[in-house]
Amino acid sequence: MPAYKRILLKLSGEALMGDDAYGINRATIVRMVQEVREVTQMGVEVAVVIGGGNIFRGVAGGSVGMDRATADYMGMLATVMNSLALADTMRQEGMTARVMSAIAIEQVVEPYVRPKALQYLEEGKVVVFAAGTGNPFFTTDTAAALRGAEIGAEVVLKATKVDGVYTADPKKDPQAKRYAAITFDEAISRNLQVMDGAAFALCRDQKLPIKVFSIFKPGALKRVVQGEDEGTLVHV
Ligand SMILES: Nc1ncnc2c1ncn2[C@@H]1O[C@H](COP(=O)(O)OP(=O)(O)O)[C@@H](O)[C@H]1O
Ligand SMILES: O=c1ccn([C@@H]2O[C@H](COP(=O)(O)OP(=O)(O)O)[C@@H](O)[C@H]2O)c(=O)[nH]1
Repeated sequence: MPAYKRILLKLSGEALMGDDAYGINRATIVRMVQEVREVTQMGVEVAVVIGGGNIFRGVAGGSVGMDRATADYMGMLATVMNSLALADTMRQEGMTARVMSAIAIEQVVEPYVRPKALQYLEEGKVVVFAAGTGNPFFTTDTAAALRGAEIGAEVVLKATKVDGVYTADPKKDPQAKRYAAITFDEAISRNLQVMDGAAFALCRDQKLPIKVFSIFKPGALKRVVQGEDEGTLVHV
């Protein structure tokens, strides 16, 4: 039995590179989609927000000295590309997905319209929210928190490069220990930077829990959805 009826899944854009230097690694995206499919087959309604670090990092060199807002719009466009790739891979794997963009690009992707998104979810379609929040100075983590709150998701699942929230950045501090659970206030006061402050604050205010877990660990998503001990739960 799944522990949740509706989830907002945040997938790291950077993780899409797999072992490549940038872009979308085919085997990686297929594996991610197959894991999402397992969860939809359990009857869980799934909305997805995907980052853009895999593409944007590839062009970031050219963005040095660039106006921040312009660079951020490029980042948002990168998430649109990832969203289209993700939805198309879902189609190839026999799922039905719809991409909705926070920025109007009408020939390419339909705009985000909340009631329509809710309808798709009720129909069992996977909804991929593209272009983040549509605003510069934000991240796709904040988009995940925002859309998660809007669609009434029970939890935001952050699938990332680390397998949970640690006492310090585990990539820099080998002594860092993983929390099984932590409150929002504690995570904020300890300045644990696994998600940005805006995303954290929004989830805390809306009492929307976040589960942080590894995107690389096979079966982790399913375990999280089944309510098993996996990753770190951030709660009120
Ligand atoms: N206290 C912490 N616990 C876990 N990860 C942390 C912590 N502090 C910093 N990090 C870093 O946060 C990164 C994950 O966040 P982020 O850059 O938002 O990834 P993405 O958006 O690609 O999923 C990890 O790679 C990790 O190195
Ligand atoms: O609401 C948003 C979401 C994203 N971005 C931009 O898009 C980039 C890609 O998203 P993110 O870094 O969150 O992706 P990930 O780390 O998951 O690869 C960000 O760095 C921002 O520049 C933005 O400006 N507003």
